[in-house]
Amino acid sequence: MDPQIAFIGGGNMARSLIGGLLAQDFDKSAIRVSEPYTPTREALASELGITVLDDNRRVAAGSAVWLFAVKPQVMKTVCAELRELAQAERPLVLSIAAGITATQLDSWLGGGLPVVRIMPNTPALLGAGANGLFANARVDAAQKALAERLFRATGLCTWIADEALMDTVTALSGSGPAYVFLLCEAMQAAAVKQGLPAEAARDLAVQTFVGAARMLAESGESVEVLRQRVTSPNGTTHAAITAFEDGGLRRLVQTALDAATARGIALSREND
Ligand SMILES: NC(=O)C1=CN([C@@H]2O[C@H](COP(=O)(O)OP(=O)(O)OC[C@H]3O[C@@H](n4cnc5c(N)ncnc54)[C@H](O)[C@@H]3O)[C@@H](O)[C@H]2O)C=CC1
Ligand SMILES: O=C(O)[C@@H]1CCC=N1
Repeated sequence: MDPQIAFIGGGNMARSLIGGLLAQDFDKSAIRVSEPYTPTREALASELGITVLDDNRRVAAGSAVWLFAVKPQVMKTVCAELRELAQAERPLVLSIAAGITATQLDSWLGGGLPVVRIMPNTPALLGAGANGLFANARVDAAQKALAERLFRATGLCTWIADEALMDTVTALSGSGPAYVFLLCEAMQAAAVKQGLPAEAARDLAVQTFVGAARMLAESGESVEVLRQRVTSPNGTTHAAITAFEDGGLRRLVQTALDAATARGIALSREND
């Protein structure tokens, strides 16, 4: 039998995670969601056929697993509302909020609880997600296995031993899809500027990302070797790669990931 899971917050990521669970034949009646925004609540209930209420306490009560999928900015208030119930029921606490630490969650919920912090990403919607997971010392082997089972329904799971690195995971794979979309956007725009029709630019750019990603995942070759194979001596790719390198792409990527990591740390401080 599947454990009862309470989703606190039914926004984009909760929807992707629930979609993944349902695709794996997880029992619908074991999932309940608390969501205050009426259109989101009604859409979730009608499209996924699950119970969605506007009451965090009612949804959480009696659930073995509480999965917090609200924004970091509201997490402390939401935890305060559930503190008494958390101490009475001692659920397994899961959170996908960027920046908010397991120690913060545990203390806001009254202390002494098993907490798993997970950083998913939006490809979870297609079962192609990447999840970094960190467990605090209260989480036992069975709870770890349960957390992993739930998130495996949405994609790959990697355990992170040092919680400080969860902000790096957020900067890499949590935010990462947006970097890929940005590069795709910029490549399309450049091709259109050279005269390619927008539809052809989109089709060719998108398939280039799909094909390249499949090669990364399936070829067994390193990313460097795959890049070198495209790059003929003194050819067109060499000209473009030289422009990227001379323009400081690697330095820029480091700066971008450093900024995302710093923002994760700041989210923790600002919302304490
Ligand atoms: N969007 C992304 O790519 C990723 C987001 N995350 C994290 O996931 C969390 C949720 O993000 P999204 O789903 O993108 O945001 P979202 O805004 O789509 O979802 C949050 C939901 O929480 C609901 N909510 C607001 N106040 C509430 C309350 N007091 N009680 C219960 N529910 C409440 C909102 O109505 C909304 O539907 C965030 O903490 C974010 O850091 C993590 C990884 C990736
Ligand atoms: O931008 C954010 O803060 C969230 C966390 C990772 C992806 N989206």
